[in-house]
Amino acid sequence: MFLFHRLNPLLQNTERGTFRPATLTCSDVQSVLENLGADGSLLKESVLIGCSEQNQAEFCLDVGRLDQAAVEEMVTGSFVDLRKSFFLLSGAEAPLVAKGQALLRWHQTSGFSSATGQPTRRNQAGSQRVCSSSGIISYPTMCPVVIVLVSDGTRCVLGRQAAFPRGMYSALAGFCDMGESLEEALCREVAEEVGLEVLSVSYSSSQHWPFPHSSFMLGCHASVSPAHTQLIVDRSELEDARWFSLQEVMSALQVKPRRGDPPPLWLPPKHAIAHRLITEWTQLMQTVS
Ligand SMILES: NC(=O)C1=CN([C@@H]2O[C@H](COP(=O)(O)OP(=O)(O)OC[C@H]3O[C@@H](n4cnc5c(N)ncnc54)[C@H](OP(=O)(O)O)[C@@H]3O)[C@@H](O)[C@H]2O)C=CC1
Ligand SMILES: [Mg+2]
Repeated sequence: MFLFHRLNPLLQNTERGTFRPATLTCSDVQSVLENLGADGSLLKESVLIGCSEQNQAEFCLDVGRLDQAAVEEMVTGSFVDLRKSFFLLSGAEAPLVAKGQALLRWHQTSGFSSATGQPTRRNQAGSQRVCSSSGIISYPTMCPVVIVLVSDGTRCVLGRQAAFPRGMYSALAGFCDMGESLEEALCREVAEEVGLEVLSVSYSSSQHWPFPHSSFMLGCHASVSPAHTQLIVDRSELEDARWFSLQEVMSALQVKPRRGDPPPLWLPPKHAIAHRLITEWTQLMQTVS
């Protein structure tokens, strides 16, 4: 079972100095609850998130009602902000942690039916909620977001929002509006955010992303004409957006996250689809040059 405290996952140090999410058995969690004088029925709030390769059911539980420091001491770990966790987790568990947090958040914010205003009850697995008065079933939702790496054939556009960590740039992203196709949303976002006209689009891959409230990220590459590359940056959305050369991007991919002054350019963590798009672009550029 993965534990969260107010939606922050519990991480533990490994012997190799890396981090992994703490995986506790049901009885481990039960003894934590007993030792801290908590009601054992809290366990019933756990949510099914998957099945391991050893055919073990995997659950997550938010123990936000317990004292954070006391839980950390009992299980030898720390509850870490999810965004920070993505820079610390090297293994394949990051998507599972993201899914767990997204489901827990959904339950925490869906206690009342949006149709009737009446309380909702969860099913046993935690995959749906049912309105107590109308029986209407609601399911967790994701908002479609297009994310795109724009290239002019030799360089790519990366942008940063003011809220990003210092020095971090990413691919352009934006929510799809109601009724839009992926391609329409992509062309609109690129035009709005950096003033470029997209000539062609190719789909790469997708991922669930837990921010801001569960996004379904649809990753694409797009090309613009090398004759029309002037950026007009929408400063209300982006603090900055620039063209970066293959060399600059390749160097940034080598940068390891560390404390202190950030390097001039660093990129989203490996688990982020932006990282994948950027890596794919560098591979493509190296094969054509
Ligand atoms: N996994 C990855 O690699 C990356 C993921 N992302 C994710 O993509 C998401 C979208 O990118 P972002 O550039 O912020 O999007 P946008 O460019 O669409 O700008 C965000 C604004 O869009 C409006 N908006 C429209 N629909 C929604 C909705 N369903 N939910 C929230 N806001 C909405 C809001 O404006 P208003 O309040 O004015 O209506 C919001 O402030 C981010 O939340 C980020 O977490 C981004 C980069 C990399
Ligand atoms: Mg955007």
